[in-house]
Amino acid sequence: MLLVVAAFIVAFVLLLYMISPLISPKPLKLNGAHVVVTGGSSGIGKSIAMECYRQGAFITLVARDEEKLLRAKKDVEKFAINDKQVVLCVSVDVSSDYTQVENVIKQAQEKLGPVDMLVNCAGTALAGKFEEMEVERFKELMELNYLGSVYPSRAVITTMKERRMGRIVFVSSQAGQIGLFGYTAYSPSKFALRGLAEALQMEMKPYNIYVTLAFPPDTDTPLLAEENKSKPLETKLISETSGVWQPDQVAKILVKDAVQGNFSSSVGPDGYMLSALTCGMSPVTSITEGLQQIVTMGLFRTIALFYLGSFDSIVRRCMIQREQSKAADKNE
Ligand SMILES: NC(=O)C1=CN([C@@H]2O[C@H](COP(=O)(O)OP(=O)(O)OC[C@H]3O[C@@H](n4cnc5c(N)ncnc54)[C@H](OP(=O)(O)O)[C@@H]3O)[C@@H](O)[C@H]2O)C=CC1
Ligand SMILES: CCCCCCCCCCCCCCCC(=O)[C@@H](N)CO
Repeated sequence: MLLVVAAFIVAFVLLLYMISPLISPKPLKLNGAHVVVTGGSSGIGKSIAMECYRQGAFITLVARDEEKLLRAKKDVEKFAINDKQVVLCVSVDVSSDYTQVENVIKQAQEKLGPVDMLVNCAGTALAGKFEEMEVERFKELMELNYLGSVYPSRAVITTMKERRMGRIVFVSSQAGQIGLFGYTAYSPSKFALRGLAEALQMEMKPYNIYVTLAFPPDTDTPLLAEENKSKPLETKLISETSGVWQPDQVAKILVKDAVQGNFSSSVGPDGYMLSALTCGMSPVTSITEGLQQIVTMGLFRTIALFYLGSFDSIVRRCMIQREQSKAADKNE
């Protein structure tokens, strides 16, 4: 008898342990909320600002170029749903000096109230072969993509903790889930965000602050156009696997996930598989998500082996082609 009771207690405690991380957070109300978007003057960031504005938020756009900021402000304002809404522009480099970042966030909070949601979207990409990439670039990408997300987050977190509410979004990339040919400098700067997001989420959960880590695929923005000018053929062919998406599609999904407090945010079927496969020890935010990961992991790993095989064969084919054209050039 005693044994049965003990077994029940143990089973109950185990169940509690399994269920407790699965309790979904309460959604954030965007109507009237203050959303800060770094990198909000272009591409994905601008679409995120538009999407939040469309849902009634007050927006602070953060980027360096003031003219671009003003143009983006006009574009965002088209999506107003009431006449109280405001778009504020702040020009600052998010990656160079923490005190500067802290000051502009303070100013934004004085004007539009405490930050309810911070979206760290300022970032850049560079593709190229490891040995051809200037060593300085490794540092630059780490500074902008990683430290440029640490600084704004650090500047908003104290107030969020005091208010016991908030959302912090990090915009990583599918190239932050898998290391790809041509992204030896870029991928690590996006992988770093995952470590930050996981550690920060564990610290912030008791304060009702939820972290979202977004993994967009190739998205049709000025950055992608710029990157494509010098992208190795291998990188282009491999990235094509998950297609090119529109910034407003990516923004809609990201904002929905952030509002719900989901830890991971992915786009498209490849994005979904990649996130389930690489979930590791990252937090779960719903029972369905946890169950899906458990059930699909083996299957997705099997599919992944085929993908990896095809990526290897792309790399091999490109190498052979290059050598052949080099040999042909010599013979001429
Ligand atoms: N496009 C894509 O295919 C994908 C993009 N991503 C990621 O999404 C994010 C946005 O990309 P995307 O919209 O394409 O890029 P864009 O180049 O279109 O926009 C980048 C934004 O960041 C701002 N920014 C750049 N550097 C700084 C800085 N030092 N300080 C403050 N703001 C800065 C830019 O303004 P300004 O230059 O005036 O400062 C601009 O507003 C990046 O982090 C990127 O890595 C992820 C996956 C795919
Ligand atoms: C079950 C396993 C499924 C595996 C699917 C694998 C798909 C890999 C595609 C990688 C695409 C990388 C896009 C990078 C975008 C980016 O960050 C830059 N464009 C920034 O400008």
